Amino acid sequence: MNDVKLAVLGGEGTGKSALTVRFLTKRFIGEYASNFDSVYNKHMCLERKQLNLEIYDPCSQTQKAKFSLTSELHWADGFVIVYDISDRSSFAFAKALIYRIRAPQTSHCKRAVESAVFLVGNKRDLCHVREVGWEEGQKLALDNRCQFCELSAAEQSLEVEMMFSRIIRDILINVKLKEKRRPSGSKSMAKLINNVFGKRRKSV
Ligand SMILES: Nc1nc2c(ncn2[C@@H]2O[C@H](COP(=O)(O)OP(=O)(O)OP(=O)(O)O)[C@@H](O)[C@H]2O)c(=O)[nH]1
Repeated sequence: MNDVKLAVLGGEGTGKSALTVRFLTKRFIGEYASNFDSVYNKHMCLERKQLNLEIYDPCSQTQKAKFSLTSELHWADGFVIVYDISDRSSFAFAKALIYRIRAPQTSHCKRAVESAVFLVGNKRDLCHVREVGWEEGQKLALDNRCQFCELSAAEQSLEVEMMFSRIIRDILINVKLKEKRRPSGSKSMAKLINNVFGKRRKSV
C-alpha cells in the first residue's frame, strides 16, 4: 500500500476546502466551518495501485500565523496551490508559496524542492470578473516545474477529480524514481563485500 500525503495550500477563501470536499464527496458545499485545520483520509485505487491518501486542508487563519510552512514542507509528498482567478492578491500569495517550496535556500527541505506541485486557478465560473489571466498562471507553473489548470470547484466535478488524480500520479512517479536512484540496503552491502574481497583477491 502506498501512502500519499497531499497539502492543499493557498490564500484565504480561494476554495481549498471546496476543492478538497468536491474531490472526496463529488459535491459542492457553499460554506465551510474553516476555523481549524483538517486532515482527510481516503483509500483509493489508481492505475491498479491501492493508495492511502491523506489530504491536509489548513485553516487560513492558522496558516497566516506560520507562513514558514516548515512542517508542511517536511510532511507533504505534493502540494496543490490554489488561487482565485478573480482575486489578484491570491495569485501573489500562490506565487510566494511556490517560491517557498521550490527555493532550496529557504525551504531547508530537499524533498519539498523536488516534490510534485499543481497550481490551480479556481473559480473559473467567475471569469467575467477575472483579475488573473490564464497565461500568467501557465507561465508561473512552467517557470517553477508545476502542473497547471484553471477550474471551478463550484461547477466542475470531473475536472477536480482529474486534477487530484494527476498530482497523485506525479507523486507516485517521484517515489518510484527515488527508489530507483537509491540502492537497497542489501544491494549496497553486497557491493561493499564484493569490493573488499575483490581487492583482496587481486593482491594475493
Ligand atoms: N463562484 C465560486 N465560488 C467558490 C468556488 N469555490 C469556492 N467558492 C466559494 O468561495 C468561498 C471560500 O471557499 P472555501 O472552500 O471555504 O475556501 P478556503 O480557501 O478553504 O477558505 P479558508 O480556509 O477560509 O481560507 C466560499 O464562499 C465558497 O462557496 C468556485 O469554484 N466558484
